[in-house]
Amino acid sequence: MIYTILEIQDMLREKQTGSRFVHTLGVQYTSACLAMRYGADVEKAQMAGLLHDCAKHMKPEKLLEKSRKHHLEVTHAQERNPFLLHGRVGAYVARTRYGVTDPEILGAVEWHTTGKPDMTLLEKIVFTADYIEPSRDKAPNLSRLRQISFEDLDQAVYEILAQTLDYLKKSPQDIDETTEITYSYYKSLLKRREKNTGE
Ligand SMILES: Nc1ncnc2c1ncn2[C@@H]1O[C@H](COP(=O)(O)OP(=O)(O)O)[C@@H](O)[C@H]1O
Repeated sequence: MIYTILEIQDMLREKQTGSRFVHTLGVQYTSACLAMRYGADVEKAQMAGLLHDCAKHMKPEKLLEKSRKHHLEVTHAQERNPFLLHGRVGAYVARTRYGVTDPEILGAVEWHTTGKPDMTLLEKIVFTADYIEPSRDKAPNLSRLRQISFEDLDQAVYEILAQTLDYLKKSPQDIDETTEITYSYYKSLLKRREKNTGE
């Protein structure tokens, strides 16, 4: 790692508005707590949580331009709704600007918005922390979801995906299908698990 967590915090403070920066720190610390609970690397979780929105301040045109320039994949949904690219461009910026080479951290930054099937532990941690961190207050059943996140991470991931898709129902044209695919994946995973353990 070229920079320490404190140094990256200072760099991001310059780029992000007050509430965005509070959210960033919330995701950093919540990722650390989940890492402690599930036995992931706490330092990596903090770094991934801290950097998850490092490209969020970029305008849609800039996200598209950077993606094209650096040959990052752009799906149809992302072309229609370039905000969805902030994870992928974020992973690129984390590598080139903030000197992160660890693929686990980069993956957690890349997939934090849509999730993806069969996420790594760190990816699930940042995906969940983004939704439950202390300054979030819009999602329904947040206190229950926060509790579940510390009891059963796959269940939490599934419920977050379900709530996100339900919220996006009103503007279906904006949905990135990766979230739908991920939702189906975790739904079957939980069903299989239930069958095997009789839970
Ligand atoms: N598959 C999707 N398609 C379109 N929008 C999505 C999708 N998944 C999440 N969103 C929207 O993205 C927003 C959250 O963005 P996210 O990257 O998770 O958080 P942040 O960048 O603020 O930390 C929410 O408004 C949510 O509705």
